[in-house]
Amino acid sequence: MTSSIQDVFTHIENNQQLFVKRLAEWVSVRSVSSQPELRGEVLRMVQMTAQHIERLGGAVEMVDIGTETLADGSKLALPPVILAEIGRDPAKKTVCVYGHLDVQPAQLEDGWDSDPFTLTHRNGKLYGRGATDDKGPVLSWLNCIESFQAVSKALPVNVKLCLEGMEESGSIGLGELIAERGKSFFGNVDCVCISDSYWLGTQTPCLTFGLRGLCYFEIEVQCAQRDLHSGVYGGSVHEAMTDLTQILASLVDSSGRILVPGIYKSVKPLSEMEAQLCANVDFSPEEYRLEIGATTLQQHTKEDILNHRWHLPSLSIHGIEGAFSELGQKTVIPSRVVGKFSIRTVPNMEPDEVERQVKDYVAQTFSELRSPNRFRITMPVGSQAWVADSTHPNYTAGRNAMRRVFGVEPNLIRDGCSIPVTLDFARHTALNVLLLSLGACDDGAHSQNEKFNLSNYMNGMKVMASYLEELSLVLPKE
Ligand SMILES: Cn1cncc1C[C@H](N)C(=O)O
Ligand code: BAL
Ligand SMILES: [Zn+2]
Ligand SMILES: [Zn+2]
Repeated sequence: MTSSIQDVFTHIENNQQLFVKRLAEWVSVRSVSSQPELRGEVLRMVQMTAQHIERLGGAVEMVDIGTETLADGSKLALPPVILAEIGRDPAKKTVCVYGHLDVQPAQLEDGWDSDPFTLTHRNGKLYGRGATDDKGPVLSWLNCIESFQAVSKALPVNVKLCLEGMEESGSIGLGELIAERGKSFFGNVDCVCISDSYWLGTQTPCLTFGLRGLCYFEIEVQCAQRDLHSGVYGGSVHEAMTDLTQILASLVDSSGRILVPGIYKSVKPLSEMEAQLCANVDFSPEEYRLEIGATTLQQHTKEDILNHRWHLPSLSIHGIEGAFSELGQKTVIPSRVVGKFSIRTVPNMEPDEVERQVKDYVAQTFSELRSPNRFRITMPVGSQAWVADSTHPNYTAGRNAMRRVFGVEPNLIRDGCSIPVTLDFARHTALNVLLLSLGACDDGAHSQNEKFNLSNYMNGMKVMASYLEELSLVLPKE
């Protein structure tokens, strides 16, 4: 008797402990791509994943994508990209699953309740850096495939995997690889699925069809050759921090309006359909405010909040490299500081135009300070927004899978975060990309106490299994 999808579901349910143990092992790897000293850990995470795929019978290629040049001019090897395939049946359709194995930085002192790299199960939530972004979802794909194999049910479609270790650093090198393999590895792919996004709330599942882009800026100011005693030298030096804080303060006002001249001129006007979407989705401004612990939000209606998160640019100031930020009272004038901020871009904004507008404005602001200090601004990462065709059968398969597992109609939403590879697929292939969102809105990706609900982890694997089966049914036959 052939096994059914229900047998796959049952296997998933029966192996919860094993799947949680595996996630703990993945979370324990400090694969932080933005910290050069942890590059070896990113490599280890990629190698661990490749071996896991091979144990599933997958054919794995570890593609060398070269090196990156660090701020000091030194070169650092980029982690290889995994291109793998499980199933090569020419009679079946093929889906490519993308995910990332690197994570954002984290340390207990940031305010975590437990070690960020020790998966901690509390009240049905699995706490750890990367649990939801994106190790949990990537591991879910592998557990899902294993569950088909365990009940001797053939995969309904062939599965290819494209897994990288630099997404949290802008996916350096991945775009070139997709361009190079667009007709070979990706040539027989019918659609793409990415699970690296979150629901609008904690109950209603979502499919995501649009993201904002990201332009990341670094402003360097230097006032001396070494840090200086603020008592001995204060009052006689044009301090770098004074220049930098005035520049940062000139970028955005307290209402969140970006002050860079012309930054809004290319923003696409809100369409009636987009306004309707904001009105129709299941989203509670009050739950959102409480969940993030904000006293008040900058907007007050559901429509206005979502419009600002999805369809309008935002500017966030992230930090100052070289500035003192430890406990205690260090009384030093930092000789060199680097201010870091980013602009989330939306449709019709072009990164090149944003770069020009920001650099012109910041240079003008700096010149008005009449400062003798050394000044430099760079934009290491720049990407546009991304919007998919949500009428594609790929979205039908995702919708059917969500409905089957959760018993409710998923919401179709956009998100304000950025996943560079979506643009690479749009630029170099004609493939439809579905964001099969598995995380809940309160997962805290990039934040302290990032978590992945055990129920989202387990149900997510069932959604993936069902999605693979739905794809085999809805993708048009040749
Ligand atoms: C750093 N970066 C550049 N593009 C995307 C990222 C990281 C992450 N996906 C974000 O939305 O913030
Ligand atoms: N998870 C959404 C894109 C990123 O932050 O990795
Ligand atoms: Zn992610
Ligand atoms: Zn992330």
